[in-house]
Formats: sequence, structure tokens, C-alpha cells
Amino acid sequence: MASVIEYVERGEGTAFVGGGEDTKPLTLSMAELSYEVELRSKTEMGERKRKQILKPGTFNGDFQGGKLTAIMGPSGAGKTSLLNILAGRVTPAKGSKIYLDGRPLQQNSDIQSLSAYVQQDDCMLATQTVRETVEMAALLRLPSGMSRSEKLSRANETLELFGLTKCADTYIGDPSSKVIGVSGGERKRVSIAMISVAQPQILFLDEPTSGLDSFIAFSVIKVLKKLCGRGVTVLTTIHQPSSDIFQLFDDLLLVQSGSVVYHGPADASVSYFGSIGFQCPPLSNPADYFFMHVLTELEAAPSYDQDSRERELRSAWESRGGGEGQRTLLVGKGGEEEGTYEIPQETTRSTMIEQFKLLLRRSWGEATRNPMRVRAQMVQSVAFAFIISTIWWQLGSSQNSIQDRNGVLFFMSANGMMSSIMGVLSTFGNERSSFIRDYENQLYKVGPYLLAKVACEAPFYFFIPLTGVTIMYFSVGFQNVGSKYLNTAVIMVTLNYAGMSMGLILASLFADIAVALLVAPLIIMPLMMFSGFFLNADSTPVYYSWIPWISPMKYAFSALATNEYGGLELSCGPDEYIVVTIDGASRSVCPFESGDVFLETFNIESYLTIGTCQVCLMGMTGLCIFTSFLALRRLVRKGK
Ligand SMILES: Nc1ncnc2c1ncn2[C@@H]1O[C@H](COP(=O)(O)OP(=O)(O)OP(=O)(O)O)[C@@H](O)[C@H]1O
Repeated sequence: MASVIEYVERGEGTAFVGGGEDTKPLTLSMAELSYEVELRSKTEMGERKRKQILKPGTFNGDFQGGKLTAIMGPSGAGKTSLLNILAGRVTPAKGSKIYLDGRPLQQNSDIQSLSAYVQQDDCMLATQTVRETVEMAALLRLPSGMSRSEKLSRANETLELFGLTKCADTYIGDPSSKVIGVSGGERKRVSIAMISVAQPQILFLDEPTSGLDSFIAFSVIKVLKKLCGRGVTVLTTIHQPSSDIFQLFDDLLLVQSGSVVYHGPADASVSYFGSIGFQCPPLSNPADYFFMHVLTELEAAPSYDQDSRERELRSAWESRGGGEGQRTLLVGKGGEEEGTYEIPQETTRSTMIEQFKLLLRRSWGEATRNPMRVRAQMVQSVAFAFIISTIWWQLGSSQNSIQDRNGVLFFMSANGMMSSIMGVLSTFGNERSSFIRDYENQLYKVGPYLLAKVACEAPFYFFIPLTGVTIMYFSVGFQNVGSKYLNTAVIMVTLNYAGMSMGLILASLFADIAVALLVAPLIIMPLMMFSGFFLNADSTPVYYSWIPWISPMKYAFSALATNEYGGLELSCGPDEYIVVTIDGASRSVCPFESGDVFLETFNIESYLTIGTCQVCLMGMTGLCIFTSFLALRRLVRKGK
């Protein structure tokens, strides 16, 4: 039986990567495309300055179906802007038109459904293997009508096509977190493979070879060429490719300062520039020649003017009607067709439940394969318990023990809250960019991702605080009653869940995780101040009276205090009696003979029973998870 690669190289068989079965290659066209942005700086008239990034007049032409088009030009020429517009990620200026097989594009989301975009910086999870990464993409993106084994076999074929079978069981890796993984070229091929497995009809790539040596860059472009053989239309920006790579391009689009100066077959570009006075020397790499001698001047004279070179090349291109072999505009030549193009239905992808299950498995794998984070959280919990235990070892029942008890209860709730918020911020911060990238590639929805994340974290936020609480409870000498220990454990676990969900809101709200880390203390501090430890409820200023109601620490501290002081017998040492005068007679009394007297005296809310506090903490957890869902959705939609 012929191998998949043989199939692809011979151009036989049904399309299994890109295109899909019986799908003809899709031609993308642009007409009168232009793009300008508003700058931050203002004119003398106080209006925002505008910058023309893609100038009107030259962006007309087709990107033919099943062809590999390289978009080249000097830095800042507008290549990425053009790619983003064609990929439907950026909206061009009014009057710009984009067509799919000659039919006007209805909305940006249509092209997003038909295409995939490989960004320059690939964000993948470090402790997933190459095979798992591609399989996950296949399971998530391929139609739910396909069986699991069919999806896995497609993933396998894709690994083979991209030459990734040898490293299939190697981690993706991440040098910054010291996880050793695949090489740079393999990494890039994985990022293209995981997107191609979903059968996009058009593939956009932004600088897929940046940072790779010429041999590895060649292997990456060769893979793109194979995809074209399967009917995928590939558009890629690229910087100074080697001559071997240049020969693989079907078409070339050269941009100079926001204007097209060539768009046509790559092999006709040398003769075109020769005909307008730029003769590429024999044995030279055309790409180097275009860059160094045509688009920019290698040894520029002091009078060299980039704008006049752009005008010269642009008018040469326009006066030749685009030049020999120009990618003529299908729609401009009466090719505009009636009706609309076909869009794959969203419902054909994996269901929400399938997404949740797959993401849960992936998150669990991430957490267990990179145990440093869990170990660090456990060490922090045990170390904190050790410090508390050694400071407040066996409190006893004297009057002095009341202050000590309050201290322990307060630090338990403050630490529970802070460590859970910070824990989520640090872990979620690390993987957020890969989540945003996956979302952009339409692998899954926000809801299943968030629920899988919470479900995966839940056991850690159960066992880690439980370990710390158990150590503290018995070494500090709280009441030796089973039900009271259980109450304390449940309160601390629910507080940790509330903190975790608050951390999720912060991590979802701010695009920059460093900002979230700076904002966190601003939120934690007021919640701590109004937890009931520092300020009696009656002394709370009226304008801050709402804060205690949203403070998980207040509910946790109230519940912990009610649980510990309820039924607690206290005693008075010889020097702990105070003298009071009643009806003119002085008497020595013990201030707090029981914990219940203390609760009553210090107004620790009698209406907030332990059960009420736990319900409030669980309610806050649910509300915060829902809020972080809304914040995450806003974050990914803003980033689009
Ligand atoms: N949103 C924006 N606001 C202001 N300027 C922008 C914006 N987007 C792009 N530009 C500017 O437009 C020009 C073209 O940018 P673009 O990223 O498309 O260039 P490029 O050819 O891809 O460059 P490079 O090869 O360096 O990535 C640059 O000068 C860039 O600074």
C-alpha cells in the first residue's frame, strides 16, 4: 500500500488534509483593497492622525486555488496587514472587496470558517507530546459525525505528512519552563499540522520560517507545497527566502511601502523586473536581489529616497497593466458569480460535552506532568501550617488564648484566600496565550474550557488546603471535636474555591497577567480589612458597608470563629480576672467564661450561621466562575 506521503506527492487519493473530500480549490480575490488606521497622536486641529498602511489602487488580484503565494516586502511594507485583512481578522477601508471563488465575501467570519491562520509565535502546551497536540486538534475540530478512530487515523496521517512521526512522542517543550522538547523546525511543523488537520481550504501563515535555519525553513515550505497539492490555497508572508525556497513558490506578491509592485507567477518575476531595468544577475537568489536592489537600495546614495523608488516601481507595475502574467482579477473580468459560497456548519464540529471531556483530560495531563506547581502549592500550605503551629502551639483555654485564637483564625482565612488567588493567576497566566490561540483557531468554546479548567483544579484546591488545615487544627489545639474539625475543613476548602474563582476573574479580565498581579492586592486588601477581624461590624463606615458582604474572608472568618468559640470553655488564670464595680461593690470577674460570651460581646454575627457562611462562599464561587466566563469571552472577542 502506498504511503500517505507518496499519495500526496503523486497527488492521488482523497483529500485528507486541507480541502476535504471532493472540494475544489478555493480562489481568493481582492479588489480595490486599502487600509488605514487612526494613530494616537493628533493634528494641530485636534483630530486623530491617520496612517495609510495599504494604499488604494494596487491591491487587485487573485490568489489562485491550490497555489502557494509568498507575500514579500521590506519590514513595515504592509505584509502582515494584508494577510490579516484577507484572513478576515482586520476590517479594511470602505470600498475594499474580497471574493471567494468570485462571490463577494458576506462577512469576516465566513473566511474564518473556511480558513486557518498560523501566527508567527506558536503557543502550544509544553507538556503535551506532538502526537497528543495533533490528535487533540483532530478530535476537537473534525466533524462530530466522524468516529474517534477515524479522527485519530487522520491525525496519524497528518503526522506522517508533516514528517513528525519520529518525534511524535516527544514533548512540545518550553525552554523557559525547562521542559525539553522538539526542535524549532519540528515545533513550527506541529503548529501548522494541528491547524491543517482541520481541513482548512485556505491557509494563512505569518512568517512561518522566522528564526529557522535555511534547511529547516525549506522543510517547512515544502510541507506547505504538499498541502497545495491537496487543494489548499496557501498564502504566506516571508522574509528573504533562500533560492531553493523561492523555487517552491507558485506566485509572488511584492509589497513596497503599502503598494503592490508585483503580483504574479514567482518564476516570471525575474523577467518582469529585468524588463523595467532591474536585471537580476545570473546565479543570484531572486529574493535577495528584490530585497537589496529593487525594493531597497543596498548601497544607497545620500539622495536615495524610498518613496520615489516606491513611486517608480508602482507606476511601472500600473503602466504595464500589472505586467506579464499578472494575477488578473477574476471578478474584474466579468468573473463575478451569482449566489454565495458554501460555509461548513459550526454544528459539524465536536460538541460542547466532547470538548469538555477532551480539555479536562488535557488539563489533567498538564497538571500531573508538570508537578512542580502542585508541589510548590503543597509545600507552601505545609510550610504555612508549620509556621502557624510553632507560633501558636496548643493554645489552651486561658483568656490570653482568645487573642491567639483570633490571630490563627484570621491568618488561616487570609492565607486561604491569597494563596488560591495567586495560585490561579500564576498557572492560568502561563497557559492563557495558548488558550487564546486555540480559541482563534476555533478548536473549542470558552464554556467547556473554563469548566474543564475548574474541574481539573478542584481536587488540588481540596487536598492542598485540607492538608494544611489538618496540621494546624490539631497542633494549635482547637476543640477536639470531630464535627468541629470537619466544619473547619469544609470552610477552608470552600474559601479556597471562592479565592480560586476570584483569581479566575482577575486572570480573565486583564490582557496582561502582570497587570492582574498588580491589581490583585488592591482587591484582596479591602476584602481582608472588612473581614471582621480588624473592624467591628458597627464601626464600618456606611459608604464601605457593602464591602463585607462581598468578602469571602468575612464569611470564612465568621464561620471559623462561630465554629471554634461555640461551646468552648474558657478559664481565667490568677492574673486574668478584672475588677468590676456592681451596685457600689467591687468584684473580680472572669471576662469570658466561655467562647459563646466572646462571640456575643464582639458582635460576631449571630445571624451568619456556619451553614449560611458556607452557602455564601459556594454562591460566590459560582458567581465568580460565571463572571470569569463573561470576562474570558470579552477577552477573546477583543483579541480577535
Ligand atoms: N494598528 C496599527 N496602528 C498603527 N500603525 C500600524 C498598525 N498596524 C500596522 N501599522 C504600521 O503599518 C506598517 C505595516 O505594518 P505590517 O505589520 O503590516 O508590516 P510588515 O510588512 O508585516 O512588517 P514586518 O515584516 O516588519 O512584520 C508598519 O509601519 C506598522 O507600524
